[in-house]
Amino acid sequence: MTARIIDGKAFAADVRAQVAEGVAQVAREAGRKPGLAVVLVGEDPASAVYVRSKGKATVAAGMESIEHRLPADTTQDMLERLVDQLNADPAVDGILVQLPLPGHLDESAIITRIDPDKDVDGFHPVNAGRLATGLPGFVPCTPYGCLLLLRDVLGDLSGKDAVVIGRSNIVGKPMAQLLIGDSCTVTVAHSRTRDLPAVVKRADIVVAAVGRAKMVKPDWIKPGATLIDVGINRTDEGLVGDIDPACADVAGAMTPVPGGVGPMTIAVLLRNTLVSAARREGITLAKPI
Ligand SMILES: Nc1nc(=O)c2c([nH]1)NC[C@@H]1CN(c3ccc(C(=O)N[C@@H](CCC(=O)O)C(=O)O)cc3)C=[N+]21
Repeated sequence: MTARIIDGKAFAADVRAQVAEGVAQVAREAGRKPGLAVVLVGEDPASAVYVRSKGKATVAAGMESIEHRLPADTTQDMLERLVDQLNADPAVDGILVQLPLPGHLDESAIITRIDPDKDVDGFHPVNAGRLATGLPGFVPCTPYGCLLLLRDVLGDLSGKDAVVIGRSNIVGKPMAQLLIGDSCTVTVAHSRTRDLPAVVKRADIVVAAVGRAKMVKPDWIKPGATLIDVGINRTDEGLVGDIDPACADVAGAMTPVPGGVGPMTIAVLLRNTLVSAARREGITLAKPI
């Protein structure tokens, strides 16, 4: 078998076009554009690239992009004051503090300081709790983007065996919650999992989010399985995912790197910002995304 390569870039463009329609509705009915504030501390070049592409996509969707670039020696107090100011600013519907923060800053304290109803990253413990208990709230962008791709490829996910490799708060855990919500049988594998190849072999759906280049091998894959690659590893060969591309000989469908999950992350960020603006303005979107 040779896998269908899932075009995340095209799917994300479609989501962004739908977001732009919703943005136009909010602008008409509320008389203002949704606003996304992005905070970048320090000079990490990879982070600067992401922040720039987020800003561009935000403006292209018709929203206001508010960028705050702070020096690497910014103190906890200064950053918390900026978060307070953005929480209080009525023009700001979404706040994203780019992670990782420089080592001297307390990431958890910053995330917890963001108003949960402006937390478009879905990283605040209140939003993690809402997701875990089935309450409405913001869902982390990367796992939600993966879920949209899976539904598009497979339709109803009910009863599928899903294996999530990785247990991080930003991908693995929320991904598992979302798959449970769609009635999958979910296994979360991690560095202490015994016989990972055998665990993966059972899966109809594999989501790899570990940050180890080409770790998932073709002989681990159940023929026809759907593979979602969240990994972005910079190697001598360029950008490489967590799934060996040779898995395409066995899988039914898989996402490429780049052009798979990454573009979906940004599309969902814009979607979450639109949803926040609509909620804050008491607007019901004509076409929910
Ligand atoms: N508070 C916060 N929220 C985030 O959502 C967040 C963050 N911090 N810190 C960094 C990670 C990383 N991230 C990506 C977004 C888009 C692509 C993306 O669009 N990638 C393209 C191109 C990759 C490239 O060429 O570098 C692709 O996969 O095709 C990748 C990675 C969001 N992150």
